[in-house]
Amino acid sequence: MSTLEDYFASVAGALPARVGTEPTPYDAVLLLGFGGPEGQDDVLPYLRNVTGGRGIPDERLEEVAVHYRAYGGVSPINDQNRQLRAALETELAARGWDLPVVWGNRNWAPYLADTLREAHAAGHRRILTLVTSAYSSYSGCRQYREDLARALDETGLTGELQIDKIRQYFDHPGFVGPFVDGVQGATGRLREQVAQATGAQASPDDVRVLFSTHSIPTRAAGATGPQEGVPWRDGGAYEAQHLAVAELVMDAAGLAGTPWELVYQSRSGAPTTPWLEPDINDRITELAGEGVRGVVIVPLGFVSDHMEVLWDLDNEAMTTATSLGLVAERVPTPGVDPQFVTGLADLVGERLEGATRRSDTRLGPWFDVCPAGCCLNPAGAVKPTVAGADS
Ligand SMILES: CC1=C(CCC(=O)O)c2cc3nc(cc4[nH]c(cc5[nH]c(cc1n2)c(C)c5CCC(=O)O)c(CCC(=O)O)c4C)C(CCC(=O)O)=C3C
Ligand SMILES: [Fe+2]
Repeated sequence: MSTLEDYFASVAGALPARVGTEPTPYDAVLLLGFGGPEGQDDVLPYLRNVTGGRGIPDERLEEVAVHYRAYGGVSPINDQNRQLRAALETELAARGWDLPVVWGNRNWAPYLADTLREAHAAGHRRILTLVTSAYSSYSGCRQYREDLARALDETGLTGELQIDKIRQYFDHPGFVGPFVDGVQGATGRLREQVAQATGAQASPDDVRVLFSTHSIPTRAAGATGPQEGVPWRDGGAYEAQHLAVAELVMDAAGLAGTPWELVYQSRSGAPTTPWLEPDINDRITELAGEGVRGVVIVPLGFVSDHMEVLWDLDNEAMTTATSLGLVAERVPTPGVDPQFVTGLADLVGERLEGATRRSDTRLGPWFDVCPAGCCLNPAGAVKPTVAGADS
C-alpha cells in the first residue's frame, strides 16, 4: 500500500459514521454562489463585501481590483451560475421532479436574503441548497452555512423555511469526470508536443500534472473536517480531499505512472501568516529547473472558470510556464459539463428519494449534516449556522 492509501485508510477509520438523511419532499433547490462584479462600478463595492468588516484599505483592494478591471469589471462567475441554474433545472424537470432552481449569492446580487424572500413569497418552504464549492473549508462550507442562518434571521424567515444543504461533493463521479477527461486529453497533447520538439518519444517524467486549488491559511486548513480523534495531516480534510481526488483522477485517466502534485494558488493576506504551499508559480519554476518539459494545470479546487482560474492560472501560471520554455495547458473546470449537471441531479436525488450516495474515494460520501465543530474559522467568532449537528 502506498503511504497515501495508508493515510486515507487511517482517516476514514476515524471519521464519524457518514450516514445519510431521511428522504425529504423538498419544493425548491437553491444554488448558492460566491457572486462577482458585473461592471467597473461594481468592483470596489464587491471587494468590500468579500472582505467585509475587516477594514482592508481601498488601496489594497485596488490591487485585486486590477484582475477584474482587466476584464471590464466583469467576473464570469455570475453568468456561469446562471447557466448552471438553468441546466440543473432542466435536468431535474426531465427526471419528473417539480423542483424550481433559484439562485442567490454571498457577495453580490442576487443576494441570498432577497432570493430567500422571493422563494418564500412564491410558496416554497423546504429548500435544498447546493453550494458551488466541492471541498470542506470555512470559505467553501461553514461560511455558506453561516450566510444561510444570517439570511434567515435578516428576512425573519427562521422557522418558516426549512433549509438543508447538499454534502460536499469533491469525490462524486459527476464532479470528477470532467477533470478525468481534461487531464487525459491535455497530458496526451503535451507529450506529443514534447516529442515533436525533442524528436524522441516523451518519457512519463517529461510532463508533470499539477492539481491546483485555493490556498488557505494553514491554521484554517487544520480546522477543516471533523476534528475529534481524526489523524489529519496539517492540511486537514481540505488537503486530504484534494489528494484523494487527484489520485483518483490520475487512475481514472489511465495515468497512474505519471508524476503529479498538489499545489496552491491565489494566496492573499499578510506574508507573515502561513498559508498552504507550494505556490503553483514557485513549483513550476523549480520543475523547469529540474528538466520537466511540460505542465498540465488542473483547477481541481474550482467548479467553474471564474476569475481565480482566469487570472491566477490562465494569466499568471501559464505565463510562468511558457516564459520558462515549458509547454502547458489548463484543463477546464466542470462548469456545465453534462456529467457534472447529471451528478448534481443525482445529489438532489439522494436527499429527495434516498438514491444511492455515490462517492469514489475512501473519504466519502461526505456528511449530509456537517459534524459539530467542523471547518471553524480559527480567526473569527463562532456564528449561527444551518445544516450542521451544532446548528
Ligand atoms: C477556499 C476558497 C475558495 C474555493 C471555494 C469556493 O469556491 O467558495 C474561494 C473561491 C473564490 N474566491 C473568490 C474571490 C475572492 N476571494 C478572496 C479572498 C479569499 N478567498 C479564500 C478562500 C477561497 N476562495 C480566502 C481564505 C481568502 C482570504 C480571506 C478572505 O478574504 O475571506 C477575495 C478577496 C481579495 C483577496 O484577498 O484576494 C476575493 C475577491 C471567488 C470569486 C471569483 C470571481 O469573482 O470570479 C471565488 C469563487
Ligand atoms: Fe476566495
